[in-house]
Amino acid sequence: MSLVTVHDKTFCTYLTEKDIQARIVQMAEAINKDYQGKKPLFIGILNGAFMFASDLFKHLTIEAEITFIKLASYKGMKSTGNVVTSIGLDHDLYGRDVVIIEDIIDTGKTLHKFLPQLDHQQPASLKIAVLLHKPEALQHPLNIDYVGFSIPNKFVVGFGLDYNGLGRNLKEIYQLDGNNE
Ligand SMILES: O=P(O)(O)OC[C@H]1O[C@H](OP(=O)(O)OP(=O)(O)O)[C@H](O)[C@@H]1O
Ligand SMILES: Nc1nc2[nH]cnc2c(=O)[nH]1
Repeated sequence: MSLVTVHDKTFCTYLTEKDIQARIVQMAEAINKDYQGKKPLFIGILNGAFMFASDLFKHLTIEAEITFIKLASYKGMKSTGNVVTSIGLDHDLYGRDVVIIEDIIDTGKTLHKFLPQLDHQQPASLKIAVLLHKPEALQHPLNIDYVGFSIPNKFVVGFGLDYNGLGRNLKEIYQLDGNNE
């Protein structure tokens, strides 16, 4: 197990690069199977999902499009509850098969606030693919179709996820060390 320091906090390895990549391949295989013969539109939620979206997309063998939107609500380790959209959607979703790509679902507030906006455009289907899910933290019921890892309710960094802007470039996922919460 290795430790990293990001700003004032110490984090320890939770998921290795190998674990993450192997799981992403399995998720892509499930999506390839479910969307055979369709041309889904993937919507990555920036910033955190950029790395997961990129790796997942590389393993898709179906015809697929991808776009990104930018939503944010976290300051430090806490959700502000205020989901701000700073880059909006540039595609018409009417009649499309849509798959949201998220790095993490924690309280569920971000998607709870955003999904009705997508539903309003009447996509043919709307599914969610998320790398990390914290079931104990969820405050809003969400149907999550593809989950990489269900994880404990501890703050994580790495593989796209930041602590106050830093740590996104780490190849592994690290969990807040119990001693400095
Ligand atoms: O389920 P929730 O409690 O709403 O948390 C999940 C959201 O938190 C993170 O975004 P953040 O607001 O940190 O922005 P970022 O992706 O730019 O880091 C993450 O990328 C999700 O979008
Ligand atoms: N970096 C990071 N961002 C989050 N957004 C929601 N939960 C988390 C988390 O555990 N880590």
